[in-house]
Amino acid sequence: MPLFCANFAIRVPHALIHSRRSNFIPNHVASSFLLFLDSKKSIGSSKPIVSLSKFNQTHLCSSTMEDQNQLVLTSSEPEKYSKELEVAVRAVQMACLLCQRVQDSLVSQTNGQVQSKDDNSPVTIAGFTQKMLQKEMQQLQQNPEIAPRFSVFGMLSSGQHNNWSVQATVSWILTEYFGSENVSIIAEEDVRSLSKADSSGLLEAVVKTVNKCLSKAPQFGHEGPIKDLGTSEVLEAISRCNSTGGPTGRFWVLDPVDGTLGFVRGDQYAIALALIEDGEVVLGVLGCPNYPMKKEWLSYQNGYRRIMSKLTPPTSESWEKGCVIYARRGSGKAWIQPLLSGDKKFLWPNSARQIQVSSIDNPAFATFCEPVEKANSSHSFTAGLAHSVGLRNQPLRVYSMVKYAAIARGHAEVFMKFARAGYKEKIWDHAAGVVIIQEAGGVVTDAGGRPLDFSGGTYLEGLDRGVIACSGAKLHEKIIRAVDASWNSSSL
Ligand SMILES: Nc1ncnc2c1ncn2[C@@H]1O[C@H](COP(=O)(O)OS(=O)(=O)O)[C@@H](OP(=O)(O)O)[C@H]1O
Ligand SMILES: [Mg+2]
Repeated sequence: MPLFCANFAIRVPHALIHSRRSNFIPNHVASSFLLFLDSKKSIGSSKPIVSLSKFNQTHLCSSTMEDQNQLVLTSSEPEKYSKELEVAVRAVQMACLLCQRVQDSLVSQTNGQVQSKDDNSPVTIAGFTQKMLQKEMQQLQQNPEIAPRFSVFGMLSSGQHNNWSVQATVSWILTEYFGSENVSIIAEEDVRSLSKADSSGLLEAVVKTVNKCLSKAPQFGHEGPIKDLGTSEVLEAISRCNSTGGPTGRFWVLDPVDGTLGFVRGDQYAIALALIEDGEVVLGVLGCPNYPMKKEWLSYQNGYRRIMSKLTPPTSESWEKGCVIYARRGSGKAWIQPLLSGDKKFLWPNSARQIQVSSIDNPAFATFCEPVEKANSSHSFTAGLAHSVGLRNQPLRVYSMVKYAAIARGHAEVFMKFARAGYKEKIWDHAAGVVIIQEAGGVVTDAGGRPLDFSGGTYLEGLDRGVIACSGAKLHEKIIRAVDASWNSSSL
């Protein structure tokens, strides 16, 4: 008898499996009772492989017949949100693939050069600031057909095209799996400008990218659309992300590409998906397609990192670059898995291994992360804090929620962010990262030591001064005290 089901376990007849496959048993009923135990993997391990999803219906049948794996009916509930987590991870894996393709073509096309339309002088991508990007993105969103001032051989529209494509893909997958009546999503991208009649060129490109990505769905264990999605279906998938969040109910939070500047620069960015229930983040998934295989490379610029990775052959093909990190609230565990490579098939949990925050609690050996752009967080204030608590290492400046990933993986100990007065942090820029760090053993609060509040709609309402994430309570306490001591004399 499987170790997992100590109470009572009954072998499920093949007929039942076939009923589920033919949808005679409603998904939610079958999901509550069917546990598929891969006996080879689960015996001797405390974590049985629990596979409940529509993704695995085919796999479930074939494994049953070919491998004689044990299938059991059990009275115990499956772990809460395990189905949602699995679907979310698969969706983020697919989104990573999509982004990698777009970024690769973007980087090879631009070759690091941005052409300024004002005077035709070349601007390097590295010289293209967050402010310029936001201004140009805004213009592009308002009217995608007007060529932006900085023509980057499509750099900006590629960034925007990519954001919309990821949002459409993830929204389509979640809705397909859970049903539109059960899926509510709050996400960064607005569909209005894309649906304007005059943006048909961009819309066509988005539809093409989404279909290309969804055609790979079977590789990820999911049934893709029977035929390619049309423009109206893609627009619908994007516009469905119209939740406003709030204190009650369940909604997904999606940042299709966090760190768009990093993305267009060929550098770090993240795809962030979280599920919030009654104001609490219950699961988080972070796709980090460019997370380097060596942690030291996180601090290198992308061009250098690319050269290094070409010169250093990877030890394992599948762990070469990029990862998906995820956690479920209350599990006390956070996981990392490699991105799917080549034609491999995604089999949950895809070689996932557990990660933990760093055990370093002496500031002298700790590293702190912060935004690359000083417009996003005061570098001078954090430098003062670092000095006063004795953090001696150079700050690790990395785009996007990859900073949260770095703490959860134990590659850095502290993340500090102090935005200018008046800036309101958005929930999609933090939700997934917060739960992952907490489950990996870390602490995340505002600068007043209070938990971040995800119940107030789009923004982290009531955030006290800034965000502080640490690998442990000792470092956290020191930083909170240092903020209090220096806040009044700061210009923030
Ligand atoms: N203070 C402030 N002002 C304006 N915009 C801000 C600020 N802080 C964060 N952001 C938005 O958050 C995303 C990236 O932020 P990061 O904190 O990772 O900064 S950085 O990319 O490392 O510089 C990025 O959003 P997206 O890339 O659109 O997801 C930024 O637009
Ligand atoms: Mg963001």
